[in-house]
Amino acid sequence: METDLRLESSLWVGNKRYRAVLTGWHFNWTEVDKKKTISVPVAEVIGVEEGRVEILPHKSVEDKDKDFTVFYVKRSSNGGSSGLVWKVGRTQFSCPSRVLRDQWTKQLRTAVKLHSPLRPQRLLVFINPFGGKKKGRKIFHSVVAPLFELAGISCHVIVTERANQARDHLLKKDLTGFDGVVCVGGDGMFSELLHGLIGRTQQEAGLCENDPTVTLQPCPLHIGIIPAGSTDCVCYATVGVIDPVTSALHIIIGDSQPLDVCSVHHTSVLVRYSVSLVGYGFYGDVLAESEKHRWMGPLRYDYSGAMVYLSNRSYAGIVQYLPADPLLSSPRDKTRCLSGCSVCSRSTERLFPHSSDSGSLYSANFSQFNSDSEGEWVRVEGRFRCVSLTCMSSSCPRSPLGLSPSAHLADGTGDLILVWDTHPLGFLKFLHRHTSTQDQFDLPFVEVHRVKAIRFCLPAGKEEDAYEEIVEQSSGTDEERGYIETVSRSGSQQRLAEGHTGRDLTNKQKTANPFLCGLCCSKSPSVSVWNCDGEILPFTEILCRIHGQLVRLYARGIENSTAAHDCSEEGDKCERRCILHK
Ligand SMILES: CCCCCCCCCCCCC/C=C/[C@@H](O)[C@H](COP(=O)(O)O)NC(=O)CCCCCCCCCCCCCCC
Ligand SMILES: Nc1ncnc2c1ncn2[C@@H]1O[C@H](COP(=O)(O)OP(=O)(O)O)[C@@H](O)[C@H]1O
Ligand SMILES: [Ca+2]
Repeated sequence: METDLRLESSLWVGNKRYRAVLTGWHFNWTEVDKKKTISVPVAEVIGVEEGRVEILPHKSVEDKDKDFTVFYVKRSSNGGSSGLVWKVGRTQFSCPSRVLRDQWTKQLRTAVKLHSPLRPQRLLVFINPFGGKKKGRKIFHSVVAPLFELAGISCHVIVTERANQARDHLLKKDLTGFDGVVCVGGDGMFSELLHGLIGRTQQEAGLCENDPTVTLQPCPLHIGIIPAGSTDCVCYATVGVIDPVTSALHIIIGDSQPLDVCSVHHTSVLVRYSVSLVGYGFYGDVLAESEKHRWMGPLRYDYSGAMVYLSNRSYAGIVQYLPADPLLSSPRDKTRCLSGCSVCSRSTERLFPHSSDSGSLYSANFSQFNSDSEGEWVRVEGRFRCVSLTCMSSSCPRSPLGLSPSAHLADGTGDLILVWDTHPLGFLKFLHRHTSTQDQFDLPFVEVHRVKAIRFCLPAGKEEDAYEEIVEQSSGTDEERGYIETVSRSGSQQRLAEGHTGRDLTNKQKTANPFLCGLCCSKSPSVSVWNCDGEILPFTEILCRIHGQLVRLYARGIENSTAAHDCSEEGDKCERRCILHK
């Protein structure tokens, strides 16, 4: 196959003569009598067009029938982010004959198809016009759509008119013909796609999402994220930069990054899924406070963070966790999960053992949860500043290495971070270390554990106190008190069936919920709320379980200059198992 695709000839770029070679894996061109070669992996070719073509407007500016233009991924300096920014490179070639030109375009297109089989042809795109700085529509139409057009991708675009529209669409509407789903927005929009796709896949597989011991079916459709939100943590942690062009190019070339997902259950009901943060205490309070200041845009988190920090709270709780196998990796091993991560690759083989193609999505039919190799549940009780669980590093522009810098995107585990009650300056030190390379776990009041599952509950007696507190502090009407009773005591099933979680609360309901007006209460509350990827959960007692590689994104993990080596090896010879050769 490789030899069939090989093509070599002289080509001109401008008035200089080049020797061009297509080897199957790479397209290289070297100026005659000079040493410097430009080498583009075929998998990173965006498009090949006859003539001399511009990106915008996407049309041939001169009808030269011996010319062709190649568009490809070009890496540029990262402006301080952890990953690399991708831009569109373009080179116009002239051939000695039209026959040779047709041969080049045909061979290049065939090679591209062969070496990047996951490239989408048709995408379903949801734009949240209100996310982040409200630029979603503009970003899509002016930056992303022209690139998709260049790559021959057709899109069905839906600008959302309400929260949960994207989730409901994915749960109910016909999705035939789509290769992937894209959101233009923030972590909340990504979360809608996540819930829609996971829910739809389990429905079709006849699996019960409420049962935390069930092995869920991985989703067949890939998810693309065009960042246009406030935190953009999922994009930053899987791509390494917040840049719509970079993300669009990862979608175009059909990159594939599996991602662990955490299911959160209350009693015997699924509450939500999370990929970044399930956090009680500080992060829960920051989210609850920030909902009141949505008008501030992304700054609301910094303002609310400062307010909540100054309110100096800690909360009693019981945490139980099921440790992951310590021989595989550790949250303190100072490694980073980068593109082509070997810990994640080994996990793919462990999670999908019957698959000949280690990346197959359809063979996860053994239970990781009930396996006895993981050991026993561990129980701790005390007062915490915060309890956080994250399936990945959760890096974002605010914290470039994230909540847990050595966490892995796709190893089937999460990191549990326990911050015990401490003096305010100690806690500030902990928070501040998130903004630098200093180790936030190297503090006497902080613990971190790599886990498969966790449980959280209030200490005996507090449960009843919490309930009393909710009703007592509520200044609402009987109807509002009824709502609180429903969410805090018995009605989880019914509420969840109706799709009620934090962001769905009406203003009236929010006023009735003392968690959400915590800062205006004189008495410091004894319970916090859970922040689940930016959604407030109306339950304190939860069970979380990590599902290894449940979804796949159009991404490849964070590339740094070494991970993105200029691979000149072919097939199995590539020692670093770069993305081309996995
Ligand atoms: C002193 C500086 C401290 C900086 C601490 C930074 C910690 C950052 C951790 C970020 C974790 C991100 C997890 C992702 C969560 C998102 O899913 C979720 C939803 O995002 P969306 O609105 O885009 O849809 N975002 C969030 O829940 C936001 C959490 C952000 C917390 C930021 C806290 C800032 C704290 C500032 C403290 C300042 C103390 C000042 C003392 C005088
Ligand atoms: N048209 C809409 N009107 C109101 N809310 C919406 C709409 N579309 C999506 N949402 C909701 O807005 C929330 C925030 O969206 P997101 O794109 O994450 O922005 P941000 O990062 O600024 O929070 C999400 O939870 C999503 O469900
Ligand atoms: Ca993980």
